[in-house]
Order: sequence, then C-alpha cells, then structure tokens
Amino acid sequence: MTNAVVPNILLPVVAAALVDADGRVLLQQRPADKSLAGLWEFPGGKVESGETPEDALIRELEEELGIAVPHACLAPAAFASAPLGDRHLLLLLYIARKWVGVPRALEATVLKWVRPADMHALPMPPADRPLIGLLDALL
Ligand SMILES: Nc1nc2c([nH]c(=O)n2[C@H]2C[C@H](O)[C@@H](COP(=O)(O)OP(=O)(O)OP(=O)(O)O)O2)c(=O)[nH]1
Repeated sequence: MTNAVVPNILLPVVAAALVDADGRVLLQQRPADKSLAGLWEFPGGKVESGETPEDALIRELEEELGIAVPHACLAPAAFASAPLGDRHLLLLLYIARKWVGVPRALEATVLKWVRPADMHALPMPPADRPLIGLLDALL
C-alpha cells in the first residue's frame, strides 16, 4: 500500500482590520511585483507550517507594518472562501482596535485609512468583496 501525499488545496491566510478611533480601517496596496498587484488588501498573509492563525497574524503585522498587536486584542470577525489559482483561499479576518506603534508601509506600496462603505469603490481582491458588508455591520 502506498501513502500518497495529497496536496493541501486549502490556502489559509490571516488578515486584520485595524480600526482607528473614527471607525476607519487600514488597507494596504499590494506591490507591483506580487500577485494581485495594485489591489487594496487587509494587512496579513499566509499561515506558515506550525503556526497558529493568531501567531501568524501577529508576525505578519510586525513584518508589514512594524506594529505589535497583543494576542488578546485580536477578535475573530469574519472569513472569506474563494478559489485562488489552483488552490482555495480560506481568509480569516480579525478585528483589532489596539496595537503598539504607528503602522508604516514596510512591504506595501502605500497605506490608507478607509471607512468600510468607501471600500466598494476601491479595487480589492475578489475574495475580499463579501467582507466589506460584514465589516460595515460589525464596526
Ligand atoms: N494579506 C491579504 N491577502 C489577501 C487578501 N485577499 C486575498 O485574496 N489575499 C491573498 C493574496 C495572497 O495570495 C494571499 C496572501 O498571502 P501573502 O500576501 O503572504 O502572499 P505573498 O504576497 O507573499 O505571495 P504571493 O501572493 O505573491 O503568492 O492571500 C487580503 O485582504 N489580505
């Protein structure tokens, strides 16, 4: 009997809606040399092997924005499920209202604070579209 390795079709990605005192959410623009270039996304990234979703998100927010988000400040909020190339994206969105440091675009082209209602007019990854209305209802 062979133990065939089945490739994992699911791509787990974590992302954060960082919310400021005015109810605006931080979006970042994906750089030109990456997939989905130029689209506005929630900061975050892929969950690496051996990481919990929350550990992955804390790491990504430090790498991408230079901020520290305490584990206790990450509230699970919504998810998206959508095809992405030959994989299937499972995007877990958390809300955070508190963090340490001032977000800087360390990997993205630029950052922007946006109200959920204004996100409809922005080019965002297709998987993110259903998250806009959910965020609007939650904030
Ligand atoms: N961080 C983030 N990723 C998103 C969002 N929506 C969405 O479809 N994605 C996709 C884009 C990427 O394929 C994947 C996130 O992984 P990543 O940001 O670490 O990927 P990457 O740029 O390092 O690598 P790649 O896309 O060039 O393969 O999830 C979102 O709102 N935030």
